[in-house]
Amino acid sequence: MIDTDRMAAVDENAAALGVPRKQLMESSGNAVASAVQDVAEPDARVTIVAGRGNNGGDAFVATRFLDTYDTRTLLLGRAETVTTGIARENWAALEQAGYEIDEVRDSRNLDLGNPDVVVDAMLGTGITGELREPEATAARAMNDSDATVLSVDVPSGVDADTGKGGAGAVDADHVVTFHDTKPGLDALDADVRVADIGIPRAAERFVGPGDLTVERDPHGEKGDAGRVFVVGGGPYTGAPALAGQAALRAGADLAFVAAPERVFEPIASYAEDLIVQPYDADRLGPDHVDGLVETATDHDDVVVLGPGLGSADETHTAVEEFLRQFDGRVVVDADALAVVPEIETDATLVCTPNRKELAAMGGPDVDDLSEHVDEIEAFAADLGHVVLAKAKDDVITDGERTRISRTGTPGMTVGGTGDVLAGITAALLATRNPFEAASVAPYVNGRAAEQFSESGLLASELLDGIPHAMEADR
Ligand SMILES: NC(=O)C1=CN([C@@H]2O[C@H](COP(=O)(O)OP(=O)(O)OC[C@H]3O[C@@H](n4cnc5c(N)ncnc54)[C@H](O)[C@@H]3O)[C@@H](O)[C@H]2O)[C@H](O)CC1
Ligand SMILES: [K+]
Repeated sequence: MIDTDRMAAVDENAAALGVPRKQLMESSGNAVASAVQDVAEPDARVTIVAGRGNNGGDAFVATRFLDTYDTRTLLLGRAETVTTGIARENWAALEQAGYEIDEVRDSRNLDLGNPDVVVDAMLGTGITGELREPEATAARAMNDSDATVLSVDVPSGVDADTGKGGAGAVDADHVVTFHDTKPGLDALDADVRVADIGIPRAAERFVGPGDLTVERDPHGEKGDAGRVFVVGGGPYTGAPALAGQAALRAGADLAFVAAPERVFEPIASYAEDLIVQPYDADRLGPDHVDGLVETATDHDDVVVLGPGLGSADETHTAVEEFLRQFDGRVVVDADALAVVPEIETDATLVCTPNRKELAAMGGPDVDDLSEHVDEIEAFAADLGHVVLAKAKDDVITDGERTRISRTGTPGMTVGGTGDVLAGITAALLATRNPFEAASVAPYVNGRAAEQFSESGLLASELLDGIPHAMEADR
């Protein structure tokens, strides 16, 4: 099962791996033709009704594979209004090769003929709202005809994610969908087949540019992109400052750092963009927890728990207490990680251990994490939280799904890059689900590093690289 956002991401990842969409369209069209061949007698009349997007493009390709039938292909609209280059190219190929094709410029002139099979390639995943004209008239004609109706990807008018369709949606007998089935096809009273269109497994497995493109709400009010609240510092000062700044660079609206009074000055002096809130102590202890939980809860903050906290007993106890009380979203890093296997929490956690921390938590103790994904996945399933295990190839898993992020440079072994990652993860967690946030963050962090020379990389340099690294088509 795959939803349309993820499908679009995987499609873009495939293109980045060298398998562009036009190639996938060739496979889709071929699969459509095979599905037609399965339901059509050798002398059947086939009418293909194509829309102006890539759903129509799939059908233009299919036309070339249906030479032996009595096939007509109708385009709803003028060829100049076809919305994508690849669909237009496939239409032009039909024109040049002399296929029987027609542009339907006015829905009143639509005539399906008397076909045995109608291919519905009007609209796929690009639909918004109810069918408009001329598609609405064409859908009515298909539903009224005696022909077998075969829909491409999804019956036109039906939302592939929800299965909802307006009254005028196409009532398909058969659906041929691509790569994986879609949530909205489940409840349909149609025969659904899934066609493999040659998307490499790597396009799903490895985080790629397509994963960056999940849209942030463009109308978001200040605050919608999230407040990140870093609970860190004590023995160390740089770590929480890096995490907070990274969160800002990755799109958080505000970043707060709660830190012991003793280290307030240095942390506040690192960056004027950070808001630092001191508590009266040398290090985090149980007394501070109620106040921190209250702040984070009141503001629906995404918390980063761990950077620079140190491993004092009272701090360990405070982290336990924090996770017991808090029920929001938390990125758990560094010394705070050791607490996670010991406690029950209602919070949503993304845990970001390096190799050593993973082993200390009870996960596999291995050098190359990407060779041990099954063990890490099983560990995450046991833990009940998303794990982002950091290494040359980062492994991200929620216990059921696993992805690998391969970006980065050898220079990233320098101190502080993990703190930057924790901040990026928190910012992304404000607008994405935990598994997506944990998958995209190391990809961005690694891409940020790739903009600098490997030798002598500083974690603070990564901060400057983050915004550019988050652009899909840089
Ligand atoms: N990896 C993949 O996802 C692949 C998908 N393929 C096929 O491509 C379509 C999706 O194509 P897209 O161009 O994004 O959208 P559509 O063809 O569905 O439609 C866009 C088109 O429709 C107009 N429109 C939108 N809503 C309405 C409406 N309610 N009424 C009328 N017209 C509407 C809009 O303006 C656009 O012009 C996918 O389903 C697959 O079939 C690839 O071929 C293979 C890879
Ligand atoms: K369709």
